Amino acid sequence: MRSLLRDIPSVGWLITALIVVRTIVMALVIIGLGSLIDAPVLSTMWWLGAGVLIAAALLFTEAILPQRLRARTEAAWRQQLAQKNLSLSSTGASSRDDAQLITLATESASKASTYTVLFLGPFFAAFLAPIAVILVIGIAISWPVAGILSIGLCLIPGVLSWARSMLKGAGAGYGRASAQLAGVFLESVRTLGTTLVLDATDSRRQLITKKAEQMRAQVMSLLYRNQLMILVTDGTFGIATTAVAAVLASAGFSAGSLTLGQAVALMLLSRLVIDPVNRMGRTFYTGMAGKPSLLAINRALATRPEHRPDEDLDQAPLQDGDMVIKNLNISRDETPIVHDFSVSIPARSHVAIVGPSGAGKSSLALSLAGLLDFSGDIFLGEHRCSSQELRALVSFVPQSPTLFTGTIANNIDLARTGADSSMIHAELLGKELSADLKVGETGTSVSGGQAARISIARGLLKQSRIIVLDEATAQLDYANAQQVRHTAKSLECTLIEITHRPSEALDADVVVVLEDGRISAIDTPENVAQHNAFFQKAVSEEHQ
Ligand SMILES: Nc1ncnc2c1ncn2[C@@H]1O[C@H](COP(=O)(O)OP(=O)(O)OP(=O)(O)O)[C@@H](O)[C@H]1O
Repeated sequence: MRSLLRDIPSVGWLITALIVVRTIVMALVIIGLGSLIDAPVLSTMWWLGAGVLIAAALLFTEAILPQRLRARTEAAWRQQLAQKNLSLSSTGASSRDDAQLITLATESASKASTYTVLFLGPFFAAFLAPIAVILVIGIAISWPVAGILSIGLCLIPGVLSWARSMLKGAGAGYGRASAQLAGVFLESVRTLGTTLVLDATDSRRQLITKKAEQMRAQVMSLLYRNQLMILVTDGTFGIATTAVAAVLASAGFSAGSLTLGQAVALMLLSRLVIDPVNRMGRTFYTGMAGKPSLLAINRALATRPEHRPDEDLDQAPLQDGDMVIKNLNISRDETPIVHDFSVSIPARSHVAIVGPSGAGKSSLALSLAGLLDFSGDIFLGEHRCSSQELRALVSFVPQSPTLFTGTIANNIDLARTGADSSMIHAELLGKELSADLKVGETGTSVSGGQAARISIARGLLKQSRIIVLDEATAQLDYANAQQVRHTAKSLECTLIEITHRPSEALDADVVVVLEDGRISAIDTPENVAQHNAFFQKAVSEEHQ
């Protein structure tokens, strides 16, 4: 019960108050009706007419207002979730994360608003409105009768908490099944091209069917439990309360302790006592299904935003000087990948890191950019950098470019720093990719190489002292790749380049060969080409 009190928003209490007031007005109308049966007085008729009008107006408000309040609450959550999503880095988010977010902003927001506004408001009214009616019965008819009827009321909390515990697991199970289905569906849409090429549509279809079936089973389980709930609430409160009231009314009328009007009023009021409980019982399934959704939304909104490098740029001291890496060790999934990597990279030099596939080059690049945990030390000048500082100080350009919907200018200056991008734009993108050209999902399609150049331009515009290109030029021809290096060097930064093409490494000041996570050679390109077997083989393969 305490958690429900925490969940209900102020608009939920408004609905509770509306139902309680409307129930009291209807109870007074019924009492008036009873006194008219006993003695038809004109003034009572006027009061009765006014009461009916007020009750009708309250019923009308009750039919319209909750849906509007629910829609407003849902929209507010959507907005908060959207803002939260914008503050979280989207890079590296898995399809599962995306699906979760979509489920949260759509289905969960809708269910949670139904739960907090449409369900919790009437839920608390189901306790308070019957108490109000019993009080009206006590004041206007008889306190002993009110006392007997109130015994049934004491059962309400027990029945409701039983119903809650019964639906709790089912609601969470449904939420899980629904999120899994959304995840698989989204992943299938994203990978449609690959799925078609691999002729794997049947297995994807089977997977979606399986997940949809699991969700259907969860829905059926919820419906079954809800029907049981309706049976219990209608049975316990409906039939029992009406029967007790009928016995009390006829016994009281026969004994002369109740007038005919009071006996009729008592019968009608017994319906009013059970009405909120019955109505709540019928919406229990939809209502409680929103509780896990609310928890998920609260969890998502409480998630701390991922670290944003640009926020630190102002705080981190702008480090310059050589990059000295000492005893760097990197593990992935508890498997050691890079071992005791130590190297000193002079400021404004160009270092190429080459090596066979799986040697650990990308892992190393990610760690140097502060994007992957490592042990060991990375110094910039005299300063030993944390991962957080590296993220702020190093610009990392991945192999797969990501384009966002918007103009090329927006894409290059994603953080809206307002930095002058004209030189970078002219050198890397030229006239073919003008600043105001729209790209991304709703814009012009660009080639892989053009997307790579946009991504590199974005990395260079960050104006970091160190730029790490992780095979970022792999999709470019030699001339364009050369231009990238030329532009990067003109920015007077240290350039660390992971590459598979020895011809690109030949431009570097120093070549580091990484094999099995260890340095097997480190020297000028000419010397490495003379002495390192891997590099020699790569050069000859490239020339073939
Ligand atoms: N996300 C990951 N989680 C766990 N292990 C990973 C992950 N990415 C890569 N690895 C493992 O780390 C090892 C090194 O991979 P890495 O991508 O760093 O090598 P690489 O030299 O860049 O290879 P390539 O040239 O093929 O890109 C591999 O054994 C790989 O299986």
